[in-house]
Amino acid sequence: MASTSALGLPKPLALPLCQSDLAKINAYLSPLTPEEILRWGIEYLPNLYQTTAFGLTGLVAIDMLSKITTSPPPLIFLDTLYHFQETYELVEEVKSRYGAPVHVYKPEGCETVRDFEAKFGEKHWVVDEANYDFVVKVEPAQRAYETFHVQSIITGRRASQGGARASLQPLEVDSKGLLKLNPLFAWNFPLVEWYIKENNVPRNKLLDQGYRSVGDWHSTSKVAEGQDERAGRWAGKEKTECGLHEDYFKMKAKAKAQAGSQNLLRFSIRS
Ligand SMILES: Nc1ncnc2c1ncn2[C@@H]1O[C@H](COP(=O)(O)OS(=O)(=O)O)[C@@H](OP(=O)(O)O)[C@H]1O
Repeated sequence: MASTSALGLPKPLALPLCQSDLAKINAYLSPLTPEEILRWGIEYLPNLYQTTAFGLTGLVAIDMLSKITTSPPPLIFLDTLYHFQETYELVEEVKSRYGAPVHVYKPEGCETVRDFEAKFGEKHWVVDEANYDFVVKVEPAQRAYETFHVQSIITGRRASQGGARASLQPLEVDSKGLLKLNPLFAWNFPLVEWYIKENNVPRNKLLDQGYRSVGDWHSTSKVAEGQDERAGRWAGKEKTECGLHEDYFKMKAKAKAQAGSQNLLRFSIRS
């Protein structure tokens, strides 16, 4: 197998990455194991962080990284303020088990749900879903990336999760030029579960109660045996993504447009 150094790429990669280099890199990374992809990421990706909600896939990457390097990429956790208590407990467990620094980013100007509701009102996810996604995930992520001059991240997405992820590649470049490495892009749910058990990796206690993918408590439900692993996320809705991995500029425009129409609606109700 050719090595990436044979592709003539500098270490770390020079940005912006052109489409032909991206295609070459993905052809190189595609047959590799997650550990090999992570090793490559550590060597080649500039200012690398791991963005994680401590889902099973991200936890596998955290565990693998702890065995590959003594200085794993720092973690970024976007605290929407609406995570389950079990998720917050898992964050603490991961911190003490792996000792990795976790940078927690919350909606701007909000420390607590009370602050959030004072700013956006109750059930903002019902009133204005696009704006909710923007203020709890998209904006805090950008703030974190700008603060630390992040140029590359590791994500916990997999192609087998389907939907927009079905054609996921090992490496992507987003609309802001951020490099996204998806080391487990080719793994399926049973393989991820197997790794977690085999390596005694800490996991969300909700997984023992019938949950398979865990996000905010108000949009996450249990799934029945045989159902898709993400069927419990925004169940009954067409929505399958929180916006974090969508085009930043489109998400910002959508949040503004929807906020505008909500204001109009409120205005027409009042008048
Ligand atoms: N809150 C938060 N903080 C930091 N990073 C996050 C967050 N939500 C999603 N992610 C990143 O997206 C990966 C997939 O998450 P999910 O499958 O839960 O879907 S979704 O993004 O919420 O739609 C997820 O993978 P994991 O590391 O397995 O959690 C992360 O890389």
